[in-house]
Amino acid sequence: MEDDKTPPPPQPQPELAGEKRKREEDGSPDAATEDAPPSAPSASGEDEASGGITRHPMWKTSLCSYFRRRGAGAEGCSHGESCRYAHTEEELRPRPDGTWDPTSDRAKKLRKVAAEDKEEAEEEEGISYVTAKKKKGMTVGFVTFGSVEQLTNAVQVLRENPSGGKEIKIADANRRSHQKVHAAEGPADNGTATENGSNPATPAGEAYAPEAVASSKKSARDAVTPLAHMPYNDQLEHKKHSMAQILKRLTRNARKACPPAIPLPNWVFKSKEIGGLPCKLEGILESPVVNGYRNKCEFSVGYSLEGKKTVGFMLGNFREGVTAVEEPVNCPNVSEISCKYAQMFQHFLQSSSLPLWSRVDNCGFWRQFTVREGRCPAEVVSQNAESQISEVMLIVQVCSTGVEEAVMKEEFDKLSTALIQGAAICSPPLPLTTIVVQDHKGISNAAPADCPLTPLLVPKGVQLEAEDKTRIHDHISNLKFSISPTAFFQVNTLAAERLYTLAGDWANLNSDTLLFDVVGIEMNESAVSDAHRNALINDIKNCRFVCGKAEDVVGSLLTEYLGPPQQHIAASERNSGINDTSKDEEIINCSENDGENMGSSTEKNDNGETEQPIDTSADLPTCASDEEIKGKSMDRVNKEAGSSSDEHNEAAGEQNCGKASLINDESTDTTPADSLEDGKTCQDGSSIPNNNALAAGACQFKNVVAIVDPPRVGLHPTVIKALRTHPLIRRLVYISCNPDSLVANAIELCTPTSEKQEKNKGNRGWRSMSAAGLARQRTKSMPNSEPFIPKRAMAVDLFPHTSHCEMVMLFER
Ligand SMILES: C[S@@+](CC[C@H](N)C(=O)[O-])C[C@H]1O[C@@H](n2cnc3c(N)ncnc32)[C@H](O)[C@@H]1O
Repeated sequence: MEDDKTPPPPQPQPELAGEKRKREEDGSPDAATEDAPPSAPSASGEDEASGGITRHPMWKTSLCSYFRRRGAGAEGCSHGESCRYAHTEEELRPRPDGTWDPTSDRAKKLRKVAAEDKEEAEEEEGISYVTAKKKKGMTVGFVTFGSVEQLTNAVQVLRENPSGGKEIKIADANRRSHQKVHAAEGPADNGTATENGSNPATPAGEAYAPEAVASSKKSARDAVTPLAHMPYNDQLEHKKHSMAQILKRLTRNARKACPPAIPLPNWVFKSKEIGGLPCKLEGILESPVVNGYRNKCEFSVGYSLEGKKTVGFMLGNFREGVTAVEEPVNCPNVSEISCKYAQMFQHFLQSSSLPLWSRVDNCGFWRQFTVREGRCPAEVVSQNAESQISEVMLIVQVCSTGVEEAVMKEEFDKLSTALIQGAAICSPPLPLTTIVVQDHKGISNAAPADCPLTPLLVPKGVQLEAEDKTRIHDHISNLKFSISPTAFFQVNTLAAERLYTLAGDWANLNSDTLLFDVVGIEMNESAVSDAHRNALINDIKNCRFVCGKAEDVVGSLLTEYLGPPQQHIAASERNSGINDTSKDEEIINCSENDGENMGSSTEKNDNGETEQPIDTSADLPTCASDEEIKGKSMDRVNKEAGSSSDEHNEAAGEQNCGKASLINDESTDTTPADSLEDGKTCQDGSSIPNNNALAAGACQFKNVVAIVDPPRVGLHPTVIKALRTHPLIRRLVYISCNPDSLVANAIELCTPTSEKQEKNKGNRGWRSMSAAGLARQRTKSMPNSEPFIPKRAMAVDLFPHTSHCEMVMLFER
């Protein structure tokens, strides 16, 4: 693309001008007559040689700088009438080449006319646009179009008539970086079927994203399921290999972060025997169903490369400037049912009077279309997962700003008719349980959990409470789950069953343990209310759900159930013969031993690892950013001796109940943290004391197991610290949808700490640090506490055909 700005011609140089004036005043003809055009008219109509003086060819062809500065005249110019520069616009003469001083009104007017002519000419050629920008020296320019038509025409014309014979490459432009993309939805947390989860962007109204001309991916299939070209076994191998590579970072970083005076943990030494892994990676559990497995697809609404209103997946990342949306054709992770509903909605949009949402301009009406499916209990797992889909919830996200109530109602009526009829005429008819409208007026695509929801279609025949009108049901193992529109539910139900069974097994709910209580922490209110309902449906009575941010409540809950960490430290000190010394003194004692001999304040635990006294006095690491402070969901399982193996199953089931119902999109991190409220506490009266008594009696439980299943950002530093510094938590099962954050958290959990912590530096410089680097830094201020030991890891493929993978890891101490 050519630069459309004419570079300003060189301005008269004062020194040079002065010099020439001198020569003119000297009457030296040589210089003044050089290259004089034969017939250049004078501004005044005088002859060039009037008065016997030959004028300079540039005589009065530039405005005097005094005139330019003051605008009105050139009063300050000492040369007066004899000045070779024009003192008024009228006095100005054209240059020998016929052009005018570019700063003059005349030149400006001429430029304007030329631009209009150019625009007209381009329009005649078929190209019109709103703005065209190109930076000097860059081979790339940016063109903004006012409408879909303008864009498509321009592309066509440029392709058919290359500029000056040169082909112009047309590609997506990058958007402004501050325009936040729809929370890059981790596959586990959001259920979008896109790889990156970004959402559509189109200009206001019917206008079309100017940059949506090309994209990084060729098709929705490539964008959403980049591994689909590989046989499933190869995909599993590929994922297992990358999980192993990520796990090795834990060993490397723990080695690096281990304080020089402290011996490296055994597991770091032993890692050499297993290729640098921190523990055995036991394999990868495959998904029982490989195709059409997603029970939730968030379809983007936008324009295709051809400019058609489309419901499907974006071809790339909005941050990278890609906004084109393509139909979910051949995306093997999407069910036929979801595809059909997407098509129906797309068909409806073609004739809708309301515009698509533009993420560029943050306006428009139709924003997103989500299909959630519920399955009936499966006797046998069949590869035809579709046959088990018995309930469907459709969520239409809109932005009602500026749209009249009556217009909206009319559109919604038409839409529900289209969807109901569309479902009915399919063969076999598609299940359709509820249609919900979510009115989201915010800029970000991630709607907050409290966005108003209006049911358009409710299940027939039963008298339902308001909140029951917008639910579907699914099953994991022998448990039934009621799912509300915004609540998280693992998107691959059958693989989730394997995941949670594994987590339950690793929590070691064996014959000498009794699962007596499950506490679930979840910040999303509707997920907590689902959890209560699910406990009720499944007749589970020994669980408690706490609504709040884990980082805000985990400390007090641990104290409530287990007593404060200090109490146990003091007890272990008494047992090991330490007198009533202050923590500081202990630290000094330890440092006096200089790590060689930890003396009486340390002891070997069951695993032969050195236990160290805990100093909880250090400041908590502060949060690096909002991203950083997104916390986690935590289920705690306490155990005591004496259960049967049936109890294990029940225990695993209870975790599932707690976990799968304690669910929501991670984007809900704006929920007020102070909304801590205890859920219903159901105690099994005969064997379980009330909560207060539990706290008092907690010390008798030697093994306390924590199960964590955080969102993609991983655990909040406060939660990591609480888990690490409470000596009664002996086992930690970490379920992760993002192995990178798992490894970062594991560095903090497993790296030995020095007796004396560094003062927390508030994560200075965190922006430029890797997650592992930041974790290493945080270990320096971790209170002196017994580190966890990585024991086993297993990958679980919940997302066939994509590069995402879940991982379960067991830590003990
Ligand atoms: C990966 S999901 C796991 C949910 C549940 N364990 C399950 O399997 O269904 C992560 C959950 O953490 C919740 N969450 C995110 N940040 C949180 C925080 N700071 N405190 C408590 N819960 C949080 C989200 O709402 C989401 O439900």
